[in-house]
This record gives sequence, C-alpha cells and structure tokens, in this order.
Amino acid sequence: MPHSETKDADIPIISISHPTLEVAQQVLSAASTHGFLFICNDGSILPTSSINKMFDLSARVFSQPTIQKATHAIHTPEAGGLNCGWVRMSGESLDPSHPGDPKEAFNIAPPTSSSPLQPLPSPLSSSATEICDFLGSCHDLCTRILTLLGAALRIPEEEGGESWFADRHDESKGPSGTIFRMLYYPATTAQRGEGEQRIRAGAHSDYGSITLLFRLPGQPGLEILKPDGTWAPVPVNPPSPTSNSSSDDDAKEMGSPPILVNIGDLLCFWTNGMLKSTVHRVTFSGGEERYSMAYFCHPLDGARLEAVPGAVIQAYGDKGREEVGRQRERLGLGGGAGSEVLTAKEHLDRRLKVTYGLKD
Ligand SMILES: O=C(O)CCC(=O)C(=O)O
Ligand SMILES: [Fe+2]
Repeated sequence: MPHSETKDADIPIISISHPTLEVAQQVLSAASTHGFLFICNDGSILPTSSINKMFDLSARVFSQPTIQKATHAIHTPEAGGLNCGWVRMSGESLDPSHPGDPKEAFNIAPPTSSSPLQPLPSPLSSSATEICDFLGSCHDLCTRILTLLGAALRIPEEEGGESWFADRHDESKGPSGTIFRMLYYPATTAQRGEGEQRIRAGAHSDYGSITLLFRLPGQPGLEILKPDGTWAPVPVNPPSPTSNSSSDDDAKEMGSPPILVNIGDLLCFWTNGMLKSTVHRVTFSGGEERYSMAYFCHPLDGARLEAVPGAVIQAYGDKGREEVGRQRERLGLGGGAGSEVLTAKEHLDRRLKVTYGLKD
C-alpha cells in the first residue's frame, strides 16, 4: 500500500458520558488494539474554555525572555525539584538516539496534601487556582477511564474490582509521578522533504499509566507507529463517526476536539502486554510553531508493576509476555517479562534519567 504512511490513524472515538459495561469494553478494545483512543468532549468533562485558557497561559509563558524562564529551570529547587519547571530548547531527548528535541516544556506537578503547588513564574503564578482546577479535572477524567478499564478487565471484587487502577491513582493517599506539561515547538525554517525528516519529539512511549493529550486545530505533527512499521498521523479533529468529512478543516464547526488518550508503559506492564503502550513521535509537519499540552497520569510511587488479577488477563495468558519482554528491552529495563517487579517510582526514575541525561 504505497500511501499507507500518510493515512490517518484509525483511532476510535468513544463517549463515556454513560459508562456502561459496553462502553468499558470499547475502551478496553481501543486500548489493547491501538493504545490510543479519543474521548468525546461535550464540555462537561473539560470545558473548551478551560483548555483554551491553559493554551493561552502556555503561549504567554513560552514568550517570556529566556532569562526569566531560566529562573524556574527544570529540577532546580526554585522550580519545585525533580521534573518540575522549564525545559530549555533541546533540553531533553524522548528518543536518546535523536538527541535534543527542538522544543521547550514547562512541567507542573499537581499539589497534594503533603506538598503545596510548586513555585510558578509569571504569568502562571496569577492563574494558580485555574491551573490546579484544570489538573484536578484531568485527574478526574483519568480516574473515569481507569475505572472503565478495571470494569472491562473484570478484576474480582475482593481484589479491588473496577477500582483496582483508580485506587492506585488516588492522589489523597500519597505522592505520585503525575505531571502536566505545556509544550512549545518553535517555528522552523526546515522544509518538508529536505534531507532527513525533522523530528520535533523523538519516538517514544509514555512512561505513566495514561496520558491526556491536548492539541490545537491546524497544528498537526503527532504520529503513531503501526504494527507494520509505518507511521500514521493522528488528526486533531478526527471525522466524527456519523460524518465522512475530514479532520482539522472542520475544527470550528465541530467545537471542542475530542480528547486524545494514550496508554502508557505501566498499563502495558500491569496487563502482561494486553494494553498497548504505542510508540509515537512529533514530526515538524509544515514547520509552523506548535503548542500542545499533556497530562501524564502516574500511579502512587509505591504501586507495584505486576499483573492485575482477574479472568481477562488470566485468559490472555502468556500471549503478551513477549511484548512485555520487548518493551522492557526497549526501555533499558533488561530481562524478559518475568524479571524483577518494579515500583512505579523506580520505573519513572529510570526513564527520567535517560530522557534528561541525568547522572546518579
Ligand atoms: O506534542 C505532542 O503532540 C505529543 C507529545 C508527546 O508525545 C509527549 O510529550 O510525550
Ligand atoms: Fe508521548
């Protein structure tokens, strides 16, 4: 199929406003086939106005002079410590074989009962309440999706039932690696087709449980790796199931784009590879500037990465063990699927070290 690499990824759009078992099964099916799904956003989940407000703040923070952004440089005490604060241009590599992603980022950790909100620079500081509310809504949505996955996996009641995942993401119970990122990919003068295709965010899978991804109409670039080894673009506004008009052109008529959800490494480990932590990347597309935002939902630090109990994963059996083995190899975790059980924090620390090139 000569054009397969330019055909949009066929990611299902699911409404979860009436969370029945059938909806849960749709979510599980998308998560175990594509590793990506779209959730309809009718505005009750995350109002468009709140999403736009965050994009506004993001544009304003990245337009500050470098010297000002550097006052909250990533990992510094001034920014709130490890994985909090501003990442300079080319300051990280999501694919270490392509060093230095041409992007900036600003990381914000949700406050918890034991740790207050990190210090924020202007203009974020004056919108701290709205930022915290937004992060809270993102977490609520993640909890709803995790509960649907728990239901579809038929985790026995005595083991925690449908709340098995959600309980392990209960922010009131302790610290986690959850992080919200504003991302900015500055305009580039490189032309499409010139030499090696420019990569804005190297090929990677996400480190946490699930990621909510927010993008803007007219700012493409995200691609997922398909099982046949080709890359498929992920539209910002996918055609709705009832229309066959396509994507970003109709952004205005369609209102709020659906929210893109991405399965991360931990759900892959937890389900013996049944749920797919799909590799993705951002290419430079037309070279225009691009903003995106990601809510990386992580479990509590001490959560153990071992198979979830229940009939579905048991029936899935060893089918995914090779896949988990390959993932562990790819992530530099060594060994096969049966190797040591890591905690969520151990896994995250290893991935952050590689991404930022941190020393012990
Ligand atoms: O900018 C995007 O669309 C995706 C970024 C991404 O995949 C990531 O930061 O993990
Ligand atoms: Fe990602």
